[in-house]
Amino acid sequence: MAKFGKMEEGGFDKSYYLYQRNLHSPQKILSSYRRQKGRIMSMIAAFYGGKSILITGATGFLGKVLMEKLFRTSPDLKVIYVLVRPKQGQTLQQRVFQILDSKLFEKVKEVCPNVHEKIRAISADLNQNDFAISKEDMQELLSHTNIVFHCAATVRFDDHLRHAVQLNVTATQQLLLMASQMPKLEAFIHISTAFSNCNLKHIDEVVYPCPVEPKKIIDSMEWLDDAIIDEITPKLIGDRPNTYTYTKALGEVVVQQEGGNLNIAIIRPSIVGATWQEPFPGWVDNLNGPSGLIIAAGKGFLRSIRATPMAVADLIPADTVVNLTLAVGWYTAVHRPKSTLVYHCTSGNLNPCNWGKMGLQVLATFEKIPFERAFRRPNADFTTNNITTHYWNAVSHRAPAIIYDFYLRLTGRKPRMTKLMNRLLRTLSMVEYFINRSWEWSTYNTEMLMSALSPEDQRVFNFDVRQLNWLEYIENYVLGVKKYLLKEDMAGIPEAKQHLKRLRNIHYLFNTALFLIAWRLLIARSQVARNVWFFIVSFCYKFLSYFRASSTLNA
Ligand SMILES: CCCCCCCCCCCCCCCCCCCCCCCCCCCC(=O)SCCNC(=O)CCNC(=O)[C@H](O)C(C)(C)COP(=O)(O)OP(=O)(O)OC[C@H]1O[C@@H](n2cnc3c(N)ncnc32)[C@H](O)[C@@H]1OP(=O)(O)O
Ligand SMILES: NC(=O)C1=CN([C@@H]2O[C@H](COP(=O)(O)OP(=O)(O)OC[C@H]3O[C@@H](n4cnc5c(N)ncnc54)[C@H](OP(=O)(O)O)[C@@H]3O)[C@@H](O)[C@H]2O)C=CC1
Repeated sequence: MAKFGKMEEGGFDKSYYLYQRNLHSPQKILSSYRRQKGRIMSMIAAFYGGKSILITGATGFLGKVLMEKLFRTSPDLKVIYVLVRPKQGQTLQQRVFQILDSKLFEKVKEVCPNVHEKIRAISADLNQNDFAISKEDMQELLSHTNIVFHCAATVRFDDHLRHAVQLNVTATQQLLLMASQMPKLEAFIHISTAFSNCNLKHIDEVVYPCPVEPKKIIDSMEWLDDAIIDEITPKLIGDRPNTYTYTKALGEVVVQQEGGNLNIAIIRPSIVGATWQEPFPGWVDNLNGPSGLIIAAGKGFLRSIRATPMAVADLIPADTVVNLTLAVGWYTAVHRPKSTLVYHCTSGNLNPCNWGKMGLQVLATFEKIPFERAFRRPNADFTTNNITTHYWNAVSHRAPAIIYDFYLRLTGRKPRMTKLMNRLLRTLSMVEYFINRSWEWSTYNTEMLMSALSPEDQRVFNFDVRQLNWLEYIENYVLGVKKYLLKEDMAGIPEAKQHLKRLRNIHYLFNTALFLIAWRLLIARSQVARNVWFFIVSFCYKFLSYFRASSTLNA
């Protein structure tokens, strides 16, 4: 494979053009070249032109942003194959068209009006043998695919090991097998997570071995029953916090061991958050990572969270991950590195933000942009040890839920707050591991790639997280959660503010009533309390008499 000459600054690299010509028909390259001629061109965008791309997990959070960017920047790509399973009574086509018709794809429709024709939904379930793909579809995929982006995974922290292995390890192995039968394949990009080795403090861009070989784990899942798997799970995952991080680590080992002669790269994003810039700021569509907790805090359910304020909050915007992914796809196909390169897509070492700063900014944004119909006023705080966490969970989470459910019962409605609160507390216990520690991820490969891009590619496929302004990003994130997750209208903000004022008054009233009742009970039972009360009342009386007398004299 020819290596290319240094790219002309902001211009069109001739050697790249020649390379493209080897891969595609001359007419197509020529027309693409003509279209680009006369203006600065992104080589990465041009690379994806005319390509057949296979994406797993395209219906997921990251997959959607990836598809959107591909269509928007390379509208002349040939086809995107997406492996989709029917879900919630929707056919594959309905699922895919729903995505294409969403707000996320509004800009795509302008640059690629025939986007519906360029997407091909293939019925597939990654939990099944051969992904339950029909023979004809399989044939088409094998003979046409140029690039594979493997995003599908189970990201649940509490998944049963058998299921997590099936999706995050076995399915990866099967996809690699498929990829090895694709004669036109140029690159296979595997999306992992920066937390796959979260048992280490400093993590390099290398695949770390696992104590038990993935093949052995895959085999054992076939014959062990659930009870035994449950028993051995803690031993297998060792010092990792959950089956997710463990199976993602196994998945990487599989990629490295079974990649054969394929051109492979692994991308490890940290905590993927709402979009930063593209196609617009703040887009998010699921509750994973911080999003669910931002809702819980904004609606007033979440009042305390066990977190270390100074620990690094390694968030990375979804569009940054996608830009890096596309750049890696291009680099891997064109430069064909000799070994499998791992790219860290993290923010901590380049532009760190900590949970304290993030929490404060989230709360500050609620002041400006409150969520509608909050349960209580948003006012969360961090706890740092077990005792205070248990105390505040009891006082600020469980007790209000019980009181509210009692009120719901009294008014003939179905109680639901305790269940919701238990779910929140479960989620909190699962994320605690990640918000009380900091990690150092080296980003040598990612920085190397950044410097290998032309200025135009650095602009169009920007993954330089140093340019991120956290305060602005977090504000847009909260706004995005309100608009795209909660589907709340901005016109409702004045009413939401009114509602919060009412909640504040209720809060004051409730506290005053509680104090008076407690005081009354105390006076009834204790002589000391009665004496104190007598002292306070007589003091107030004297003060008022003095005040009245002096104002009469002045008059
Ligand atoms: C200095 C002083 C400062 C003081 C200021 C203090 C300010 C305080 C805070 C204010 C604001 C807070 C904002 C900051 C929050 C920081 C927290 C950040 C957490 C980050 C954690 C990330 C860890 C990163 C790890 C690696 C990253 C990855 O690689 S993968 C992506 C991450 N994966 C996930 O996030 C998946 C997590 N989810 C699960 O594992 C499961 O869903 C669950 C175990 C949480 C729940 O399982 P369960 O079976 O109970 O429920 P499920 O069937 O899944 O869903 C039921 C209903 O619950 C809804 N749901 C689902 N997920 C969530 C969620 N995360 N949060 C809330 N709700 C959730 C779901 O939609 C279902 O709803 P219904 O359909 O209506 O029933
Ligand atoms: N979100 C994050 O914070 C981070 C994510 N990552 C990684 O990024 C990748 C994408 O994550 P994200 O988009 O957030 O995850 P999502 O949960 O949003 O998406 C998961 C995708 O996998 C698909 N999938 C799951 N099971 C199957 C199956 N049996 N057959 C076919 N498809 C299936 C889902 O399809 P369906 O819609 O049918 O369920 C969905 O498209 C994952 O590999 C994850 O590990 C890494 C770091 C952080």
